Amino acid sequence: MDLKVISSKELSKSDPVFGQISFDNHEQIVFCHDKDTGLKAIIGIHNTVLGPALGGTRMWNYDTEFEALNDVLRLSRGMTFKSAISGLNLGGGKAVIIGDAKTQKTPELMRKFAGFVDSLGGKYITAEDVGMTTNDMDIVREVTSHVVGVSEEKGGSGNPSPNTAYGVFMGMKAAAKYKYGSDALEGKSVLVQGVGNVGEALIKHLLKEGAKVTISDIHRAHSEAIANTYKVDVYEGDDVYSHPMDIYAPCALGATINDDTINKIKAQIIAGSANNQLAEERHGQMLQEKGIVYAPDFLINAGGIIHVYSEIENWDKQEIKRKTEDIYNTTLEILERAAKNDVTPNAAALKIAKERISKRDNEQLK
Ligand SMILES: NC(=O)c1ccc[n+]([C@@H]2O[C@H](COP(=O)([O-])OP(=O)(O)OC[C@H]3O[C@@H](n4cnc5c(N)ncnc54)[C@H](O)[C@@H]3O)[C@@H](O)[C@H]2O)c1
Repeated sequence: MDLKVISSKELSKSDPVFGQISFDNHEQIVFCHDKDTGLKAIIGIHNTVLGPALGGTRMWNYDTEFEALNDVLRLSRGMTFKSAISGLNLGGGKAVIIGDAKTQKTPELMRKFAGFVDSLGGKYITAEDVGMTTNDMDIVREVTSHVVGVSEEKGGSGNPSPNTAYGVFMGMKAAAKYKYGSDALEGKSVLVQGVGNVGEALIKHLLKEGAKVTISDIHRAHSEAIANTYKVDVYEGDDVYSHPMDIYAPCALGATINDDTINKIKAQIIAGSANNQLAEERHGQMLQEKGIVYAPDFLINAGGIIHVYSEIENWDKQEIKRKTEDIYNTTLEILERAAKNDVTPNAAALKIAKERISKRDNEQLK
C-alpha cells in the first residue's frame, strides 16, 4: 500500500476525518458508540464497486482515536484490493473497536456492535480479526446476518487462520520458484515473526517441506511453548531484522519494512501474512533495489477472506483449497510481470486490482 505510517502526534495535526493521510476516497465511515457497554467503534467502508465491503473487526487498545481511525482507513482500503486481486465479488471494509480485547470485550458489547453492523443493511459484512474469535462472530450472528467467520457448529466456515497460512505458504513457494528456479523450501532458513493463529499454522507447512524455521514473538512464554511443540529455534537476540535468513515471514503486525529495518534485512524473500507490511510504497522500491523478492501481503494473505467468503458462495472445502492454491500462480505471474515492467510487485498487484474495479465501475455506469 502506498500510505504512510505516521505518529499519532502527526495524525492529530490533520483534519479529523477526511483530511487524514490515510483517507482515500472511502465511501462511508461510521462512528459507533454505546454508553452502557462502553462500545467505541469505527466501521470503514472503502469501496463497494465489486460487492459488499467485507473485512474483519479488530479490537485493539489504541493510544488515541486518531490511531484507530488511521488503522480502519488503511485496513479497509487494503481489503478492497485484496478481494479485487483474488477475484472475489467483494468490496473493502473493516471495523475497529477501541479497547482491550482481554479485559473489555463482553457479549453485550459485541451485540451492540453487531447492531451497528446490522444497521448498514449488508453494505458491510464483518468477520474476525486481531482480538476477535469465531466465538465472538457467533455472538454477532445472534443479532445480524451480515457476518462471516462463524463457527462450524453454527453453520459457518470456522477459524480462517489455517487457510490464511496455507495461502501464505503458496505465495512463499511461488516467490521461491521465481527467485531460485525451484519452489522447494527444503533447507531454506525461514524466520516467522509472530507465531499466533497464522504463524503457528505456517510453521507446520514449512516443517513438512523441510525448511529450517526460527521463530520470534513478543510473548516469550508463548514462543517457548511453540518451540517445544514443533522443535524449532527461537530468535534470542534483540535485532531480529539482522538475523541471517533466506526468507522473512512477517506474521505479526504491519509496517515492519520501514526506514529502520530495511537496511538490516538480509533475506532474499519476504512473504508473510501481516497486513500493510510496507510502511510506505517506496520501501517496496528499496527492496527491489536490494534484490529482495517481496510477495505482496494483500495477495498472499487472501486465504482468510477466501475461507470466510465461502459462507456466502456455499463453496465446499475442495473449492476453498483450489481457490487458495491459485495464490501460487497469481503470485508468480505478478512477480514476472513486475520484473518485465520494471515496477515493484506491490505496484503490479495494485494495478491489476484497480483495473478490475474500474472495469466493473464502467460496466455499472453503462
Ligand atoms: N488470521 C487471519 O486469517 C489473517 C488473515 C489475513 C491477515 N492476517 C494478518 O496476519 C497477522 C497475524 O494474524 P493472527 O491471526 O495470527 O494474529 P494473532 O494475534 O493470533 O498473532 C499475532 C502474534 O504476533 C505476536 N506479535 C505481536 N507483535 C509482535 C512483534 N512486534 N514481534 C513479534 N511478535 C509479535 C503476538 O504475540 C501474537 O502471537 C495480523 O497482522 C493479521 O492482520 C491474519
